[in-house]
Amino acid sequence: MSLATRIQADRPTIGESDPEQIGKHARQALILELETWPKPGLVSHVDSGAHLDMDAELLRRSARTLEPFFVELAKAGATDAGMDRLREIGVEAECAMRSATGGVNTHRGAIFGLGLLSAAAGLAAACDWRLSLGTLVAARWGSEILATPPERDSHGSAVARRYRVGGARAEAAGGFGSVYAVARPALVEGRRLADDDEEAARVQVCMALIAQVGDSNLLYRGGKDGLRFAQEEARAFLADGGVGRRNWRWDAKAMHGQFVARNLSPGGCADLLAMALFTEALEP
Ligand SMILES: CC(C)(COP(=O)(O)OP(=O)(O)OC[C@H]1O[C@@H](n2cnc3c(N)ncnc32)[C@H](O[C@H]2O[C@H](COP(=O)(O)OP(=O)(O)OP(=O)(O)O)[C@@H](O)[C@H]2O)[C@@H]1O)[C@@H](O)C(=O)NCCC(=O)NCCS
Ligand SMILES: Nc1ncnc2[nH]cnc12
Repeated sequence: MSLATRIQADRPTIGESDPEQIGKHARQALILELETWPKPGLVSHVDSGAHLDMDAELLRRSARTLEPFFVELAKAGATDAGMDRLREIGVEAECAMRSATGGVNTHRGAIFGLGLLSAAAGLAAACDWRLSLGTLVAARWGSEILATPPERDSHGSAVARRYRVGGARAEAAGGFGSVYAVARPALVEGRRLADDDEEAARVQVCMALIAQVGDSNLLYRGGKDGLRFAQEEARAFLADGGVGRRNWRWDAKAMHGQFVARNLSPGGCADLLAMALFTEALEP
């Protein structure tokens, strides 16, 4: 028996097989991400951070619009669809998002990441998969993701050329290491530090992600200096005790203000937070 087979045999099957439920979990993860404050530079139910064109209502509308596409992706995954079919649904979802938001890019990264994880959740149920959803994305679609030529005119591709960062595609093809090695442990740690305050735990995750991820939005808006500033601030917050300190919310709010003043927004980290919540809900 191979190591992978032995690991598979020891673990329960992924929790949810109904595509409608998978879609609901994806939308719920986007809503919980939104309802987390203070997230440096990002939109929440409290304010719009460094975004002049987005607010909480717009992100809620976007999440509602996207739910049926996550359902479709879960169904496609269950039939073991290839990347071409997933991309078709993903592009339709991007169009629906833009018409619902008047052209604003609310959730492009989330469509990609949560979309692939939804497809993996559909496939996992169909093939009795017992490792993580991220591992399944990498195993089933990883090489196809990397083989897709980068878009020519997106912010992400401009940043990738200039700074040689992999962005959303590398994250997915690598099995979402930032979700499993950074965000999920930070969620557990955040709950421990903050006596099970769920919103505080989500802030801890956001800070842990900013500290580690090469977020293409930070690079696009702030260049290398912007990314470095964001990472150093997040690391200092965590080193000071994170959400375990009595006045953590005050410090996180001050950091939020500094990101807004510099027009920095870690949109990729917001998406990865949602992916961590989604995978936690589906993986027992
Ligand atoms: C493969 C695509 C994702 C290609 O997109 P792109 O070339 O743009 O590549 P990336 O920049 O790498 O990624 C796109 C979005 O992913 C988020 N992201 C950024 N860094 C990372 C990272 N390290 N890991 C994971 N995810 C990351 C991020 O999305 C969020 O931010 C957006 C909002 O930010 P904002 O600052 O407002 O940005 P703009 O409005 O664009 O500009 P300004 O306001 O500054 O003027 C928002 O989308 C968040 O979700 C990156 O933006 C993919 O798009 C693609 O190929 N799509 C086709 C469909 C498909 O294949 N689907 C597969 C099945 S579902
Ligand atoms: N809360 C948020 N603020 C800004 N951009 C985002 N992209 C996804 N979630 C976001």
